[in-house]
Amino acid sequence: MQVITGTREFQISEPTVVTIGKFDGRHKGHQKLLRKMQELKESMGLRIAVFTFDMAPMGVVTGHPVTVITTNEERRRKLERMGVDYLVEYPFDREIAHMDPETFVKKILVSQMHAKAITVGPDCSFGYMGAGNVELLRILSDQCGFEAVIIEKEQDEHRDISSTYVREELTLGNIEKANELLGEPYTIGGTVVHGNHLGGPVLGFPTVNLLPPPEKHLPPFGVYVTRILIDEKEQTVGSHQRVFGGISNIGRKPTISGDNPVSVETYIMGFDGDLYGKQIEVQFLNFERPEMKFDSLEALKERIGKDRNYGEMYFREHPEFLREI
Ligand SMILES: Cc1cc2nc3c(=O)[nH]c(=O)nc-3n(C[C@H](O)[C@H](O)[C@H](O)COP(=O)(O)O)c2cc1C
Ligand SMILES: Nc1ncnc2c1ncn2[C@@H]1O[C@H](COP(=O)(O)OP(=O)(O)OP(=O)(O)O)[C@@H](O)[C@H]1O
Repeated sequence: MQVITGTREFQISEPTVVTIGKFDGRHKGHQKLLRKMQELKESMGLRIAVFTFDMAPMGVVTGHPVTVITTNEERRRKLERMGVDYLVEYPFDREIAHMDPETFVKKILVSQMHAKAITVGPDCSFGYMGAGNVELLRILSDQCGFEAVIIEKEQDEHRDISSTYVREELTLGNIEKANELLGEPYTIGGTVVHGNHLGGPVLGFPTVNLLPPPEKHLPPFGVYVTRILIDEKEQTVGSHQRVFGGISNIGRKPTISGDNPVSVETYIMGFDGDLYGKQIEVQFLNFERPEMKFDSLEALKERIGKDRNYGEMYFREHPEFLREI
């Protein structure tokens, strides 16, 4: 996948099927849309191109903080895995926010992205004040020589699946529901960093620490059963991911004094090795309990022992989560 980022000046030379949107989380609705694009890729001989905005600066421009299910980097990985050939992360600024919808389609989608088909959901909006809609796309499709392909929205219990819906369920702590809407587990990925080095030596539970970026939309602080994917580069057969069961705490570790940053601390079951500086993904499967302030490290240690038992029981009941993927 070619990522075109941080620039307005680009040109895709191959003819494409294009879609537009935020694709935060790459939920089941997005997956349906991307599958349709794969069909069009094959039947019309096109490449798949996604137009989206660089998410991080959106909060700066709109003036209120925006949290996301997937960071730019996580979204890239997920779109690449679904066969996207070109990903345009267009800089979000006043100029693009004020562009009229017709100019947006003609200049960016048709000229720069070489769109021969444009695939969107029926509520898609684009251009200044979101004034562009599927009606305009249909009109422009004749003038500009592209096919407008509108797909029905994927629903869950009579509600359209959307990133907003997923974020709501995450905020409520309904991790299983969020995962159902996402079509895969909610994930926090990142590079393993050093913590206070209390986990192994003092508590008897070595942990790996991730620091989610401030824009990452988090479920409530607490302890979750997780599945950990560890990138393994193999010299001859490319890279693959090892799968482990785990038990993770999201929060600020109130038992440990000091102004601790929000972290994701994971005890990986059956893993013994050094992961500092390595890329891992922590996938959230089940909520166990809220994060608590304990009177002593001894009490915390005892509780983490119970958390581990809870995790082990969960994986005995759901062995499918430990299969290699
Ligand atoms: C399964 C699990 C549950 C945890 N629960 C809590 C908790 O309820 N309260 C808390 O203050 N810290 C909790 N922690 C975080 C520990 O305080 C932290 O892992 C420990 O201090 C080691 O941190 P370090 O890696 O920075 O040394 C939990 C950690 C794990 C792995
Ligand atoms: N449930 C769905 N089924 C099919 N297509 C969808 C679905 N949800 C969104 N899409 C389409 O995917 C594209 C990207 O949508 P986008 O990510 O911008 O919005 P969203 O998922 O509806 O989230 P939000 O809550 O932010 O509006 C759009 O064309 C949209 O119509």
